[in-house]
Amino acid sequence: MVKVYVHDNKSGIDYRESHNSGTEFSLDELAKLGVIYKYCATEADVNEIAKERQYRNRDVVDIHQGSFKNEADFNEKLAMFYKEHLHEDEEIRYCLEGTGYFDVRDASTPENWVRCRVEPGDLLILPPGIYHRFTLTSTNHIKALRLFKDEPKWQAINRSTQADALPVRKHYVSRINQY
Ligand SMILES: CSCCC(=O)/C(O)=C/O
Ligand SMILES: [Fe+2]
Repeated sequence: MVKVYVHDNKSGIDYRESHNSGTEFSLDELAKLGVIYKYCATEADVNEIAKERQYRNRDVVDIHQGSFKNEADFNEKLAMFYKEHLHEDEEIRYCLEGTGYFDVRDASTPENWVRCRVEPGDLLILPPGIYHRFTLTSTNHIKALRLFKDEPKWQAINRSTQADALPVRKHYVSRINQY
């Protein structure tokens, strides 16, 4: 079951450590950021969500050091996922094996990250336009299903003033401010 809390914002410690500030964050608060959590005991539950939301495609990513040519490529991939970014599409991820951290920006205290630690059975839906990042935990392994409406693609837009001005970002911010 997912564990959600405010990140301690401490740099200088490996980002795969837990960084738990001790402040919990509820699933209702998470929903106010537009992030939906579901526990799916089986892939049949995931299939239901995919059907409801009209997702026709998926792939599996298995992220651990052995799935890369060398340590440098592994570290480069982790650094890429950990860069604060948004997507123009919704991001749906379902944890099959291992563990990972999805950090999302808290709209009311924008300097804060809300850390979601996922484990097998956890499914997260991140809305388009939310700033977020991803990392492994210190076990260094996750196998996850990624759902796509159409062809599998991963297009991240890193945080910048240009990204702030995108319609998808503005739409997200105005939606969140309505709560
Ligand atoms: C565990 S899925 C890999 C990370 C990813 O797809 C993503 O978009 C992170 O933000
Ligand atoms: Fe992402």
